[in-house]
Amino acid sequence: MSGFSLSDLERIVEERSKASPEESWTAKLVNAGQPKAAKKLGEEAIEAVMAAVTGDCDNLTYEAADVLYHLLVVLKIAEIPLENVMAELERRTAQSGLKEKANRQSS
Ligand SMILES: N=c1c2ncn([C@@H]3O[C@H](COP(=O)(O)OP(=O)(O)OP(=O)(O)O)[C@@H](O)[C@H]3O)c2ncn1[C@@H]1O[C@H](COP(=O)(O)O)[C@@H](O)[C@H]1O
Repeated sequence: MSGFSLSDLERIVEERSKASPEESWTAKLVNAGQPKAAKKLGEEAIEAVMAAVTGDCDNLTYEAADVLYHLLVVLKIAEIPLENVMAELERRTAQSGLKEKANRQSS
């Protein structure tokens, strides 16, 4: 199993965001701004959806990596630490997704 984590990738994104846009895709996206970075995230998400729907597991693995990386770039631009997203996910472990949806719909 890989010991590489999303936190490791978040650190790389932070570091590379300060590099020259000529040398770094991360820096290029960060410099281009959120509309461009978010659009790229959307494109990668659609590619992942297509791989999932067609049952192309190798491609889904590849596209999922693209999605996670581009999501971290979008979070970096929005100045949202991955830790905040993980805290939200941890908060959600307190109840099932179906119960949460039912509670929202009855309020
Ligand atoms: N994980 C990634 C990563 N995933 C995808 N990409 C880049 O995202 C870009 C996506 O652009 P495209 O849509 O044109 O690529 P594509 O989807 O393969 O192309 P199509 O098939 O859609 O045409 C490509 O340049 C990929 O190389 C990434 N670029 C960087 N990283 C990480 O960030 C680090 C720093 O990278 P730089 O910032 O480029 O130094 C790297 O060492 C990696 O750890």
